[in-house]
Amino acid sequence: MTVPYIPSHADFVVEFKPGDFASFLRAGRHFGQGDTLAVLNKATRSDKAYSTVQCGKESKDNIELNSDLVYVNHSCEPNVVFDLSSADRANWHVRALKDIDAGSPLTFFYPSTEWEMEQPFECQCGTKSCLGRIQGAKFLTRDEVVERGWVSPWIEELISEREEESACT
Ligand SMILES: C[S@@+](CC[C@H](N)C(=O)[O-])C[C@H]1O[C@@H](n2cnc3c(N)ncnc32)[C@H](O)[C@@H]1O
Repeated sequence: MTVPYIPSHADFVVEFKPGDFASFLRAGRHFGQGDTLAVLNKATRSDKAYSTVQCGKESKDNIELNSDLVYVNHSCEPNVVFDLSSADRANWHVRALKDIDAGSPLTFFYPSTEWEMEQPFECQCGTKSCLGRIQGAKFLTRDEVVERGWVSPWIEELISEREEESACT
C-alpha cells in the first residue's frame, strides 16, 4: 500500500519532479530577511547521508530533518541558512538570509554546514558565482565559504585548523 504524502509545513510546497534528486522546496508565502521559516523540531541524530545536515564538528554529528525541509536544494547564492549553532537544540532553525517571494525555491549553501559531504554533486544552481562541484567546505577556500553570508561555527573552526596546519608546514 502506498503511504499518502502529507506536507510537513503549511508554508512550503514540495515540487516533486521525476528523476534522481530532482525535487525541491518552494516558499508558500513571502518571508522577510531574518525571519525564521521553521524550527527543526523533528530532527533526529543519524549517520551521515545525502539527506543529513551536519550539526557539530565531528563527521558523526549529523541529523535527519524528517520533514519536507529535506527538499531544500543547495545554491551558491542561497536564500536561507540552516542554523544549528545553538547548544539548545530547541533553537535549531531555518532563517531567511534575504527577502524571499512566495513561490521562490528555498536554497541553502550546503558547505555552510557540511565539511565533507556523503554525496558530492555537480551544482546546477545556475548562479553567477556557482562553484561547480559541491563536496563540502573542506574543498573550498575560506573566502568561498564565508562570502555566502553565514557559516556554522564548526566549519569556521575546521577552516581555521586547516590554516594553522598549513602555516606550520
Ligand atoms: C537533501 S537532497 C535535496 C533534495 C533533492 N533535490 C531531492 O530531490 O531529493 C540533496 C541532493 O539533491 C541534489 N541537489 C541539491 N542541490 C543541488 C544543486 N544545486 N545542483 C544539483 N543537484 C542538487 C543532489 O543530488 C544532492 O545530493
